[in-house]
Amino acid sequence: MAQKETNGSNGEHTTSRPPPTPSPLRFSKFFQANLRILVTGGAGFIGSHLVDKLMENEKHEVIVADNFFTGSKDNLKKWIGHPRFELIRHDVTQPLLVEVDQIYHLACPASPIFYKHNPVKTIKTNVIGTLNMLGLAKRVGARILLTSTSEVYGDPLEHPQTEAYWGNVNPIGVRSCYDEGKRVAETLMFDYHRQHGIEIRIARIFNTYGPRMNIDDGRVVSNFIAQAVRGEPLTVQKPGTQTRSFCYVADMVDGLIKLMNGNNTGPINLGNPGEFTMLELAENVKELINPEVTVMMTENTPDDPRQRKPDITKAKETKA
Ligand SMILES: NC(=O)c1ccc[n+]([C@@H]2O[C@H](COP(=O)([O-])OP(=O)(O)OC[C@H]3O[C@@H](n4cnc5c(N)ncnc54)[C@H](O)[C@@H]3O)[C@@H](O)[C@H]2O)c1
Ligand SMILES: O=c1ccn([C@@H]2O[C@H](COP(=O)(O)OP(=O)(O)O[C@H]3OC[C@@H](O)[C@H](O)[C@H]3O)[C@@H](O)[C@H]2O)c(=O)[nH]1
Repeated sequence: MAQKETNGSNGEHTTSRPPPTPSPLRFSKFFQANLRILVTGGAGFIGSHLVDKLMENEKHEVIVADNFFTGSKDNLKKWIGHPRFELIRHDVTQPLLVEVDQIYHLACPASPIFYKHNPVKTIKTNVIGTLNMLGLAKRVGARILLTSTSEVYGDPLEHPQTEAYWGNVNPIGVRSCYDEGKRVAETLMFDYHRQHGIEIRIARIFNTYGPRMNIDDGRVVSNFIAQAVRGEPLTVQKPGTQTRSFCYVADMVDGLIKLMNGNNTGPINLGNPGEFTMLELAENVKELINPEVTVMMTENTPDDPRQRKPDITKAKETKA
């Protein structure tokens, strides 16, 4: 069969086979909504904001599958019992049988202290979980979006990071279950796309913050704010000159929905290029919340990336 060709290693619009036709069950008499959307990890921080936005559209029916490892039903309480909403306790390392048109595949612990807690489970979630969701996408002819991460660039030697950069990742370090796991997940996405014609989208998400981050989940924004509110020292991990670029969650959700509904497979960087050192961030939080608190330098963890800033040229050019 004649196929559209790839235009390079980033795979924009790559297709080697036509996409499978949607499952006939999709059109059953029980089907009410125009689009039935599965959100894995939808009880988590970004996932629950994504669900809020998707539910605003009355033509959407939303199914969340989550094992509640880092997420919570509380994040979705306003939708529980809604006729267009369904919440399933499900671990993505097990196959899932549902009839859907789109899959936002977010399920994976994101905070380093949680993804390092059970690294074997984290890599299973990334690899087996993504395989299962791709299997589902193939069976029902759904489009699938993976939330990959800036961590695929590792401790980057190019700055800012473009999608063309292949990264500098330690394959055997304590972060590998997450960053190598996401790299394999991206590989699986492209292999299913080329081999089976699955419609894929890959977002490489940079550090995101906002309401519903777990207060004690270890990420720097929630840590500093919680510490400032409690009047405790702000724990800046050494050397403090490492940088991150922080994006507000509502902007991230807009980006994810645009990517899903646009024509570009990605990978696409999603984030805010405003870059801070962790010392600068601590000073900002101190100034805004509690000028009395002190800043305390603490030991860092292995392989902490020294710099991170997205080049978002591609995201800006992408038409929704
Ligand atoms: N927040 C960020 O800054 C950031 C940055 C880059 C990438 N991401 C990616 O975005 C996604 C969401 O991140 P988040 O910040 O909302 O994290 P989160 O930890 O708040 O949410 C993850 C959700 O996935 C669920 N989950 C974990 N393992 C699961 C499994 N095996 N089966 C089913 N559900 C499972 C959790 O219970 C939780 O509800 C993740 O894929 C993460 O890798 C986030
Ligand atoms: O209390 C703290 C916590 C963290 N930090 C520093 O703040 C920086 C950011 O750390 P975070 O734990 O918030 O997040 P990281 O950037 O390491 O990983 C993050 O980015 C990519 C995503 O995929 C992950 O989900 C996310 O956790 C690191 O340099 C860390 O050393 C502190 O200085 N103090």
